Amino acid sequence: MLPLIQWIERVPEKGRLLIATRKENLRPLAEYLADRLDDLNELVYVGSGSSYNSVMSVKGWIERITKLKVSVMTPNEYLYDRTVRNPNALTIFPSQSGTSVTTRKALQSAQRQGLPNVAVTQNPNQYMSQECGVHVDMMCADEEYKMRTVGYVSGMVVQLLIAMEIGLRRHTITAEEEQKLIAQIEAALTNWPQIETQAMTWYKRNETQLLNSAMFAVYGIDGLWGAALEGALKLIEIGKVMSIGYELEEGMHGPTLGFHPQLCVLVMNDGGRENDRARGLARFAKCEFGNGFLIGANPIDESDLAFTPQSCFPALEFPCAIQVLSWCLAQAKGVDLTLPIAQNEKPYFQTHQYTEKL
Ligand SMILES: O=P(O)(O)OC[C@H]1O[C@](O)(CO)[C@@H](O)[C@@H]1O
Repeated sequence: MLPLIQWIERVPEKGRLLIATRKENLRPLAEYLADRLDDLNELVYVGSGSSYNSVMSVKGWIERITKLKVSVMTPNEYLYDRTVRNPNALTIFPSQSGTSVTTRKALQSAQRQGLPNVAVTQNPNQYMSQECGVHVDMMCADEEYKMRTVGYVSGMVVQLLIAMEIGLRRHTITAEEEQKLIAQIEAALTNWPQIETQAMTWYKRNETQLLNSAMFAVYGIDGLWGAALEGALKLIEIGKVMSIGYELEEGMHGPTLGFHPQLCVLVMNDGGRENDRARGLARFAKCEFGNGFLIGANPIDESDLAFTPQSCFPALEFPCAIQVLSWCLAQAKGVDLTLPIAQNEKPYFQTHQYTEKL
C-alpha cells in the first residue's frame, strides 16, 4: 500500500485525467440529456460523506455555470424528508464506491419513478453505475484508503465538468468561457505541491500546539464551507481527532461561545469578500484562547499557514492543507491508516454493501 501522503500527491494527476478525457467521458451523459435539456430547470445532488462535501464545495459555481437552481441533500433526506419531486430536475448521485447503501436506495427510487438521474462513481461496472439513467466515471481509481482524499477533489472536478457540459449545451457558457474555467481548475491543481510543502513546514513549526489540541473547528465561506466540512471529516478519519466544519458566519453565531484553549480554530481565508471577518475570527481565537490559525491569504502573524490561492476555485486548493495536516497528525500519533475505516461497525450498522441486492 502506498503511504496516504502519496495518494494526496496524486490529486492533481487524477484531476487532469478527468479534464483530458472529459468529452469522451461525458458523451453518454450528453446523449442521455439531449431531449431533456430544454425542460431542465434544477439540479439535485444526493450523496454522503466526501461525495456530499464535494458538491457542497462547488455548488455555487455549478449554479453560475448552468444558471440552474442547485439543491444538495443527503440520501436519507431525499428518500424520507424531502417529498416534493421536480420531474424537470436532473438528480445526480455521487458515490465514489457506488456501494453506499442509502445513496443506492435513493438512486433506485429515482429510477423507479422515472426521474432523470445520473450516477457518478469510480466504478463503471458495479451496482449504482448499472442501476441508473446514465453513468459518469470519476476516474479516480479505487483509493486504497477509505478516507477519501483523491476522490473528494475528483468529485469536485467531475461535477464542474458536468456543469460545463450542461452549460455549453444550454448556451449558458461559451466554448471560450469553458476554456477559461478549465485553465482555472488546472491552476488550482498546479498549486498543490506548493501548498503541500508550506503545510508540512507550518505543521512542523506548530506541531506541539496542533498535537495537543483536543478538537478542531474548521471555518470557510462559499465553496470553502464545503471544504471546511470535508476538512473536519479528514481530521476525524485520518488525524483521529474530533472536528467540526462551519460556514464562517454560521459558526460565529454561538459556536464561538464554546471556544477554549484545547480547541484549535482553523479559519480558511481566500482573501475575498469576507477577508476582514475571517481575519477577525482567527485573531479572536488566537488572542482570547491562544489556539487559532489562519490558513490562506492575508495571515495575521508568522504562525499562520500563508499561501495565495491561484484560481477562482479556492475549494480546489485549500483541501491540500487540511489533508496534509491530517496526515501529519496521524503520523505523529502512530495511527495505522491501513486498518479498515470502520472495522467495528459491521455488527451494528452498515454504510456500504457489496452485494447485488440491497
Ligand atoms: O462516496 P461513497 O462511496 O458513497 O462513500 C461515502 C462516504 O463513505 C465513506 O467511505 C465511509 O463512511 C467515506 O469516506 C465516504 O466519504
